[in-house]
Amino acid sequence: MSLADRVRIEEVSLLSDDWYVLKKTRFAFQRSNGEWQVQSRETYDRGNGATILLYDRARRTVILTRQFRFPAFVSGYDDLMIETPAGLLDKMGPEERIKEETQEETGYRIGKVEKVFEAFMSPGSVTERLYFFVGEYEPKDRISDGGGVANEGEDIEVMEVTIDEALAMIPSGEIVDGKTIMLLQHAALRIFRV
Ligand SMILES: Nc1nc2c(ncn2[C@@H]2O[C@H](COP(=O)(O)OP(=O)(O)O[C@H]3O[C@H](CO)[C@@H](O)[C@H](O)[C@@H]3O)[C@@H](O)[C@H]2O)c(=O)[nH]1
Ligand SMILES: [Mg+2]
Repeated sequence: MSLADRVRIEEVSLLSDDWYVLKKTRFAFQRSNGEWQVQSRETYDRGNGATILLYDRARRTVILTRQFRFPAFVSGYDDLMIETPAGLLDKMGPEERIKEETQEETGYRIGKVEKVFEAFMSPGSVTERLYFFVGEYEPKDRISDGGGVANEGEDIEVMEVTIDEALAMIPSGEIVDGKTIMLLQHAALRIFRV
């Protein structure tokens, strides 16, 4: 039995479709005791995304980005956000997209990437499924400055830090982005011995 057998959509209303899409849906859900219950939920749909940790095993370094994130700022975070490179898929496959996004944001051209897991980052409200990758880089792979697309408002700084420095930035509060914490912890467990 599929979960679809326990969900009956009754009404979908579009609340906003300016940049991304916010909908409100009324549906009936069959509870675990078999009874049907009507509920209403808002869903924010920005499509799916991909993110990557670039690592140099020999030099024990990783590449991170730093940029202004307005939603974090309005939530009281008064600093630029340190993150793994990431982008929305825009109808492309996750692997192809993350390579392109890596080059755009960091200037590194990466040949081979490895998908390590997928995760919903805010499953109670945001529809996005995020694809997580890791990939090896070397200093010679940097073919441009990166920085993102300025006319889209991107102003991305590229950081190269050691894995130990990056991991220490989690308890210190310098890294507060979920996907970045997940990939650094993956790297500590599976890529580097720390
Ligand atoms: N005009 C306008 N532009 C927007 C808006 N929201 C985002 N943008 C722009 O849309 C572009 C999206 O850039 P990407 O690099 O593709 O996505 P991202 O914002 O880095 O998102 C990645 O990180 C997110 C946060 O961790 C992830 O949620 C997402 O999956 C993705 O991986 C950026 O230029 C951003 O400024 C908006 O409401 N209005
Ligand atoms: Mg991005």
